[in-house]
Amino acid sequence: MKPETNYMESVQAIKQRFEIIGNDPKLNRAVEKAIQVAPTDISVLVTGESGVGKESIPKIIHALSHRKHGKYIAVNCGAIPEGTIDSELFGHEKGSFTGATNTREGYFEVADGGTIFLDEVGELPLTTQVRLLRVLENGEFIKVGSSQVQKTNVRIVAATNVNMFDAIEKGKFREDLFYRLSTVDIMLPPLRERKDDIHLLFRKFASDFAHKYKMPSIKLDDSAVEILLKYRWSGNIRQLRNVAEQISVLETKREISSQTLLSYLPIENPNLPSVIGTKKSESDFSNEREILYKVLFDMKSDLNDLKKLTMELMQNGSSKVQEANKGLIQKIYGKPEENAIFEEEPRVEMLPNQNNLIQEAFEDDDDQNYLFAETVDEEETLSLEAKEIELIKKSLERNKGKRKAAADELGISERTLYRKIKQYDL
Ligand SMILES: Nc1ncnc2c1ncn2[C@@H]1O[C@H](COP(=O)(O)OP(=O)(O)OP(=O)(O)O)[C@@H](O)[C@H]1O
Repeated sequence: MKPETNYMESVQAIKQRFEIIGNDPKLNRAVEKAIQVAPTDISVLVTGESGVGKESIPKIIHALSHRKHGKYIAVNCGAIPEGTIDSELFGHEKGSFTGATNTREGYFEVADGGTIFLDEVGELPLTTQVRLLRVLENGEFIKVGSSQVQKTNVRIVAATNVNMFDAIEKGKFREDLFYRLSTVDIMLPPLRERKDDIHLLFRKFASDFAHKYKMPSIKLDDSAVEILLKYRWSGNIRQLRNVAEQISVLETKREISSQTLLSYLPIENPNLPSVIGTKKSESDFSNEREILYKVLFDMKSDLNDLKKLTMELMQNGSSKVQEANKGLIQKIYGKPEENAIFEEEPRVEMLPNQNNLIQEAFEDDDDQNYLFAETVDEEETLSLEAKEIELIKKSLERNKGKRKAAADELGISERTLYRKIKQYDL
């Protein structure tokens, strides 16, 4: 048997063992590299956008290494507050700061003989980077508040979804540490570059959720599959999984049309029709897709109108505003006799993932061009921010302050949630 056949066999077996779905050549290469470096103690840096599945790589490396009986600790560097990260990683002495009532072992002490996965390593403060460099160079560290040097034998696998060269350029990350961490670089491609895997992953998630929620599996019709493949998936596999779960739970019909799928995909480009308009002659969009974009644009503009109306209602009291906005109310809600305005939720309210409203985009036919939402007027940005803050607050409340659970519920990474908490001072 040829050696490459052997490799492919082990790649397939490892993917099965770690429940990694997909057959993209770049994904296979990443898994293959993980298998190759596992028996060594080489430091590995896993790179790729948020949600591409970076967490599987350090697990593979640990499980196939001589450290497999030692501890494996995954640390999300972006989710730990700057003030406590040194203590978490390296431990502290009793009385070294207010609240340090006992001596505590840090992860580097606990994981002696094992592997530490440093996720979002680019988020480490510079002072922590100095300590980490020392561990990498000679296995030495000092607890916070101590002067005693301790030794540890830990393999480090790090991951990042930020461009480390930018971080180095901006003085946020030490160049020497970067090179120590990235002896081998394992890159995971974004989902939109794994076209053949998108539907496969969706089907797997649909079947998992059907099993979990004890209902028949959802199935996309052809037009929905087309949308699935065209979408940009900025949140990658995490976002795809989230969408599959929401549709599985919320839709009563099991055959999913493109319209239904689209209602679960964040659309937030106020300029969408004009961009599409300019691309129309170059692209091979079918009539159906153009109609769908039109529907989406109409929904978006209805949403904007609704926001304005709601704002006025809140500011001026309802009867005056209803009178003054008869036309608009009719446009959004239909004729008065056809419905009861305030009895029914407007359809746009049902759009999921409103927290991601600004950044998502659809992929254009040209692989390199995506239709980004770059210009959003200030009023809209502010109201989106308010919505985002409200969603985050509610989710944190619901999950009793547990960030991981809240991040999962919101369909964002813990690190992103942590950033937003900091950004909005929540
Ligand atoms: N190939 C895959 N097959 C099945 N599920 C996958 C695959 N890749 C990722 N997932 C799932 O997608 C989700 C996100 O993966 P993961 O947390 O590893 O992403 P990440 O790249 O580490 O993201 P972040 O940078 O935000 O931490 C997880 O639920 C994971 O199980």
